[in-house]
Amino acid sequence: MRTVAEHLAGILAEVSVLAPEEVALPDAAGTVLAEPVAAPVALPPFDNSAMDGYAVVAADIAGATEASPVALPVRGDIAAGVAGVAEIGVGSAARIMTGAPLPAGADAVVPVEWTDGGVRDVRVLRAAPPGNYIRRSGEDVVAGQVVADAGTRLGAAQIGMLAAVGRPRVSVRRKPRVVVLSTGSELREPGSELEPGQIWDSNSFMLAVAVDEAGGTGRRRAIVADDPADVLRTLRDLAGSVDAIVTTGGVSMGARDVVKEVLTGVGTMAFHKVRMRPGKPQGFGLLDGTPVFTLPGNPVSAYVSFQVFVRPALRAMQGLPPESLPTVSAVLGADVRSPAGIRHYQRSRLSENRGHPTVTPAEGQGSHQLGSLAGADSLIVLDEEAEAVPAGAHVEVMRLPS
Ligand SMILES: Nc1nc2c(c(=O)[nH]1)N[C@H]1C(S)=C(S)[C@@H](COP(=O)(O)OP(=O)(O)OC[C@H]3O[C@@H](n4cnc5c(N)ncnc54)[C@H](O)[C@@H]3O)O[C@H]1N2
Ligand code: MOO
Repeated sequence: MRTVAEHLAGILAEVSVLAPEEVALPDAAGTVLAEPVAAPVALPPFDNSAMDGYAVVAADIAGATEASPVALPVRGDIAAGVAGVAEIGVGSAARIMTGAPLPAGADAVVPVEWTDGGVRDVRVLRAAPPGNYIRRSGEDVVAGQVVADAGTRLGAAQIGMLAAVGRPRVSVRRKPRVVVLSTGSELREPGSELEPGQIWDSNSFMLAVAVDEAGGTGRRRAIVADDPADVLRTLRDLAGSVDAIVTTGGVSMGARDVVKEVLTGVGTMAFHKVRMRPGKPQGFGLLDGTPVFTLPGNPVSAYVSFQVFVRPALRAMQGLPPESLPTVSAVLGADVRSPAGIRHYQRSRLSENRGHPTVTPAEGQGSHQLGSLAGADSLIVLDEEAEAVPAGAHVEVMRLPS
């Protein structure tokens, strides 16, 4: 038997980071940057107005009040993106719009609300200090500054930043393309009639979404029956054309556990019992260079195995730290028990109790009980040493994606 840490280390030793590819910016969403990106110019590139109003010389309006406004001639308009008044002199103003370049000579902007809104002449009703409502060149990003490092996952804000520094294309590691397939002759497509002994396939639907949640692209493949030749042919056909394959079922001790039967010794495939619950029977290896994760068939075992082993591996393939889901420390809301020597993942729900996270284990902890997983928002992680943990103790809790 292997520990969870040993099995994960074995997997991570075999998976490789994907090669970088250059993609157009819109196609980079959700990928991971493979190069540091620096700003070729400062942002903002020029001093500009933060308000619609008037560019003025602060000293000219130092005495302005509602009772005693200061009148200034307006030299013209400056709109964002349009060449307008380039310069104002002492004793004059220019009407300016938000984002428009500050004219030379001006050192403050008064918003239109502080004036009478005049077009030829403006009466300023309030004084403004030098620098008022001016956005200085470089106060967001200085020229040459790295705005996104290699290893950054590109979400909306990061893609916006790359566009703001003028990048049309970037070098990224793509989302790993993962095919998920369920094995089992008892499985039927949801929507079809069930004969006695049959069930609807849930694992492949569930794990294809888990792949997406982990930053990959999950694609479900039709159910494969427990036929050794079919299973091997299907996997061989897929290997080499995708970044990873995830299967469920057929890896324990049954007379028809065909995944284990046909893959043992193929490529680098190897099967192990791992000291964890749920998720004891595990297989992993490279088939024609493609990582293949053979997870147990019980739905909760498959789900937990995915989060503990597949998610970190998919992250490693993108050049990210090979982490599982984030954890928090929480106060146990009930006594829990765990078998000695086994890492136990218990479905649970987190709540706040006077500002402290509290965690309550779910009723059903059987590895077939998908209902309690679907109702859970977290997994209590009870380490190998834990046996009886009383209510009130602090435990580590893995937050499930929401
Ligand atoms: N004698 C032993 N029996 C079992 C052991 C053991 O050590 N000795 N381990 C148990 C544990 S723990 C697990 S986990 C399961 C894993 O079994 P398999 O990976 O071989 O999976 P199957 O036998 O194919 O299926 C198990 C269970 O899950 C249901 N299933 C499978 N695929 C799906 C799917 N896609 N959607 C929904 N449900 C699925 C299947 O019908 C079975 O009920 O083995 C134990 N046995
Ligand atoms: O490993 Mo099994 O997952 O405990 O039911």
